[in-house]
Amino acid sequence: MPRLAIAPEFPKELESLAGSVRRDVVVAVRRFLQSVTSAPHAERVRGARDERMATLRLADRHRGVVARQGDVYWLLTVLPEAEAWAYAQRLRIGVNLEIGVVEVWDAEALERIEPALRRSADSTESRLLSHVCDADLLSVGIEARFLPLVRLVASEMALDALEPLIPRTQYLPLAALANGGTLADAWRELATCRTAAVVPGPIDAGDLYAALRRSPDRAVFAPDAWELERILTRPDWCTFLYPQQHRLARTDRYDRPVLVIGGAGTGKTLVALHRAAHLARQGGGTVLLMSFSQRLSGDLAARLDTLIEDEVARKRVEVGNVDRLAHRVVAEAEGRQPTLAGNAELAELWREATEVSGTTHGAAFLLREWEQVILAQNLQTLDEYLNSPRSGRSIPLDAREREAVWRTIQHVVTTLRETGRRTLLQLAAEASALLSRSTGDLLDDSGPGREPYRHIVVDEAQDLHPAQWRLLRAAVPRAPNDLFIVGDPHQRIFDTRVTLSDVGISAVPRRLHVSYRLPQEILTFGVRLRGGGPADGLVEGVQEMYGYRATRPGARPTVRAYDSFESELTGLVAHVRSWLQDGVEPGEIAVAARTAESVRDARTALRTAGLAVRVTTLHGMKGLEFQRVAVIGVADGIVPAPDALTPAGEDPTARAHDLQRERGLLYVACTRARELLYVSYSGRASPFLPP
Ligand SMILES: Nc1ncnc2c1ncn2[C@@H]1O[C@H](COP(=O)(O)OP(=O)(O)OP(=O)(O)O)[C@@H](O)[C@H]1O
Repeated sequence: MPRLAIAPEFPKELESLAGSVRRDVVVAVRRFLQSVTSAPHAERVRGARDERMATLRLADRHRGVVARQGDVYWLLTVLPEAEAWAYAQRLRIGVNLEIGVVEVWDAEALERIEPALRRSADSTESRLLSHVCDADLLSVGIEARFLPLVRLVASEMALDALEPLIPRTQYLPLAALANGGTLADAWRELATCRTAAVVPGPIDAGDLYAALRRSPDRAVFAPDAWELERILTRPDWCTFLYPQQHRLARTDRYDRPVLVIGGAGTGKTLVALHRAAHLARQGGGTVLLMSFSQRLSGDLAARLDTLIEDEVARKRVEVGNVDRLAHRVVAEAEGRQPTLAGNAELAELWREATEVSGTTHGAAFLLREWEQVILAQNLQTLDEYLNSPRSGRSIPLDAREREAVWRTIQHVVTTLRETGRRTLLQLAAEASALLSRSTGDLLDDSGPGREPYRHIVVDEAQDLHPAQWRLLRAAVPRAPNDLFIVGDPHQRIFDTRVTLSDVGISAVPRRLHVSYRLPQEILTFGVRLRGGGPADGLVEGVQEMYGYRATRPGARPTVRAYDSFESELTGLVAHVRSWLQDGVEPGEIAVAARTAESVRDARTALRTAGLAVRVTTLHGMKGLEFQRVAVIGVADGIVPAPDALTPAGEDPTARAHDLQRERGLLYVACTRARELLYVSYSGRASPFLPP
């Protein structure tokens, strides 16, 4: 029986074939895998640049292109006959000698570009990589056969021209060296393509099987017909992981919590899903996979159902959100459902409290003080409050003022307690207190209030409050693989700033740099809009967007100005209609606006025009993804929303944080678009829009 690996292009090409051809191809591949009589056999390719290339006749006038070595077959794609032969002739495959992954490149295209490189090299003495000797190039995995070509590279432009033609594992270290980086920098770039250690032992350039197993983004083995069916029919994200994603998700043991930070579309959610699945398959105990809201955790649960087909393993993962967890812990301990205080009720309480205590500070100030100083540090007494830092708060309070503020806040807390109501953050604080009290070993699952999670995986971590982090810390025992956290401080849309080490989670940071969702143009637009600058939270200090990049070019975002909101809506309707006429599915289009009124108006305008697409607030876009996105009403006076900003004179730090949060919100909405982004405004543009 052959050992058959499938490349990610194969299921994609398969999907584009006509139904009857597709069926024949699947049957033929299955026959090939099972080596039954009448199974297709590998046919040599005359004129091939790599003698390991072959084709398989898979259907009428369609052939699969395979690379083979002994009984190992790597099925690269399926194409109409003539194209398949030509494609097979062009390719070469190799094994990266430093990290052992498989490399494939279009040798014919390289032959074609060589004269042009030579001509441009002849016109100058300088060479981009003349400062690096051959031995050093080899030491960062550059193939000996590429050296003559590398020596012809005279400019950055020439290197850019090579980028799509040589394997990424060759390009990345070369680009690092060309940019003045050291060998260590080049090696670091190469190491981003290394996967979790699936094949022990030294690298053997002649061992295609081992190289394919080290390349989960390029090849997945189908040991039997059932697995083959899964590879051919499931979404690609279930099967093929990029090297960094693979390493993060599939490492068997982390001794400390892990924090994965990455920009929009770098695959954080995907890594969280695969991590949860990996832990579930290991079978060490219950996994809690969490996202920020009920809606997002609903999405995660649905995707997990697709990812984990083994019912026993699937049952080991519970999908939830932190509020639900808090609710359950408190409900179990108290024997009844806790009652939450409503927003209107709370606003009234704060108003009443300020009147009673006579403090000069307004309700918004007091609420922030409660949530960001008192609940954030879990302060229980006036004494603790008097002696605690108030980081992030720019208005100083002397001891007398602190006492007054404490009294006012206690008025609210006491009233809530007396009426048996709580806020969500209070609930989280109480739940973590309950768990901490009753824990010893949470795996010993008897006893009230205990959460027997063995692993917790957290998505959208940037918006969790310290009280919620404490709850998560208390809900899982300190043991290897306890907490796996993914987030992006630049996408924070709520007012929480946590350094994980301050809440007892000393996490090892890891980074994802490549956005697989965004084309370069939308990514650049987003980075400029977000300010590109640092964001704090999750880790100590600040996070830069440095090194965040895309893998493909695309269309530049359209920014349109209108005279009035009515004409803006007319423009929106025209745009959405043209997208639908382009053949985009309605579910792949989203429209977002900052205010509920604009959302309502846009919804009405689109509905009246008979266009059924999703319309939501900027907040509602969190964690989602669409082919095309329209963000409307991005005007001065609307984004940032004036009523979401602390008045300038009241608290400058709070205002700066509000502005950053509003920027983050717009950034989140704009980075949901996989293909096209359309932004509009009427009147003056929002100050956040790049000039
Ligand atoms: N291994 C992969 N296979 C297929 N598609 C991938 C892979 N990794 C990333 N992608 C693409 O990138 C998109 C973004 O992935 P994901 O939603 O996990 O990113 P994210 O970092 O959580 O994004 P955000 O923070 O912006 O919500 C996916 O929907 C998919 O289109």
